[in-house]
Amino acid sequence: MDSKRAWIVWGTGVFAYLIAVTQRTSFGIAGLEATERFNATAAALSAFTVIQLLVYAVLQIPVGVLVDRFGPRLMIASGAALMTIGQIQLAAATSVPGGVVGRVLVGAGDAMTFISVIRLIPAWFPSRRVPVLTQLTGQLGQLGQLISIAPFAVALTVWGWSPAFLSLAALGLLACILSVALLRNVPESDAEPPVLASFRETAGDLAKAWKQPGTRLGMWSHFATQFSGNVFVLTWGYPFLVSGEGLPPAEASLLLSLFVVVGLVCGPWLGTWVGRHPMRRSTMVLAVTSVITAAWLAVILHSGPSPLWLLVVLVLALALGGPASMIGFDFARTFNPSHRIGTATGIVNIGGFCAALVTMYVVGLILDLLHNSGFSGGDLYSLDSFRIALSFQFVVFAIGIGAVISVRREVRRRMAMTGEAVLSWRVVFTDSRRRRTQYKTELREERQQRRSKDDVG
Ligand SMILES: N[C@@H](Cc1c[nH]cn1)C(=O)NCC(=O)O
Repeated sequence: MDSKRAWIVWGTGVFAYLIAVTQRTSFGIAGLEATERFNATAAALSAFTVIQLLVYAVLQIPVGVLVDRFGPRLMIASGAALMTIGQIQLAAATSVPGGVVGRVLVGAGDAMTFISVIRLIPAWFPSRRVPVLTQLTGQLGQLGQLISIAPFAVALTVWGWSPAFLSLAALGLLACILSVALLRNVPESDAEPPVLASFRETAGDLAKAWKQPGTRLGMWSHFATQFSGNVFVLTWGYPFLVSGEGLPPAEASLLLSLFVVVGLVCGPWLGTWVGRHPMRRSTMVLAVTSVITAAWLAVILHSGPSPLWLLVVLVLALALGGPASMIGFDFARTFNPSHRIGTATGIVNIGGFCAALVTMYVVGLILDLLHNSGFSGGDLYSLDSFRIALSFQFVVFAIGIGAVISVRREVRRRMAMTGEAVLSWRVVFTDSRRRRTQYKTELREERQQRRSKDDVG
């Protein structure tokens, strides 16, 4: 545990996830070229992303069950292979159905990656490291978006459609080869002959993971914190900033890149906090969700275009949602036995992606309705239309917050039955002050001992 080998396994897993995020986000960059190549309408184009995410969400539970059964190595390597085939298909496609088949394969391979990588961490590292490494995995993976924004976009302009998508396929192949060569499900010392569960046992495990309120608390936490950032980055953020708020495209792209960077900085901090205050994880989820809701309220209620600083605040708040959503996976891990973590993680991961899918679709629908009714004065992406359409998010925030509070009550009731009480904030603060004082005293004593040794020497 915690050996050089463990770091190699984790690094390979993170690389495979980063490449999966690149494959996931690559099509968003190719919108203009895709319109030309497939001679497609805006609705057909958005179908590419919606179908890809739908496949991703639908496959989460089957993939979670398969990870528990066959282990992460096979799943990560197969996922990378599927994404490679999908991008080759997209590179060759000249019609909308052909392109959609490519994106379906990419969505399926992507679905197999993240929860398998997360499953590797508790097998290879001591539990005190797991929250921070889980956070880091999520955040480092998001760097894959930057590969789409910069080198892939350049390749598309310079080399054209097929070579650019074939280069992504080559990255997928590299991830597949590295996964087969370097990944191991468990350290050799732990390796036990795999016991394959029967279909009945598998179904039983799925039911048990779902019945565990801690799993559902994870799913609703993921639901409440992640969807708004996904909607912003994957679909409506750019048109909202440029057409609605009137930002120059370069500033809008900069804000989208800021989203990735802020997540990267806050992730490890949040992971450490979660490790120190496991009993306050849902409070952090509620706090972050409230901050995102308040930021959207401020932007939507602002009369006329919002000042740049307010949009920066919005992006900072949205960026917090990524690291906070990882708390959902921590719930899955700590409330389920190790042989069921994959299944529980799959359930958690459905939350945010389903909320994002529905919101993306409904926001588009409202924008279309307002346009067709003449409200937007011929401008599909007018600021007033965006204000109304994006307000749908408040319904989703309310559902998420309500569900987290209600399931948390159930979790705490069960914990109380087993004698685990959630300490009051006063006790938590007093205890953390006591531990800080104790730490400082130990540090002072250590320094004094070293000084007196030096004096003797
Ligand atoms: N919570 C995300 C990952 C993340 C971390 N920061 C921003 N996003 C998640 O659910 N990931 C699953 C995946 O497949 O990407």
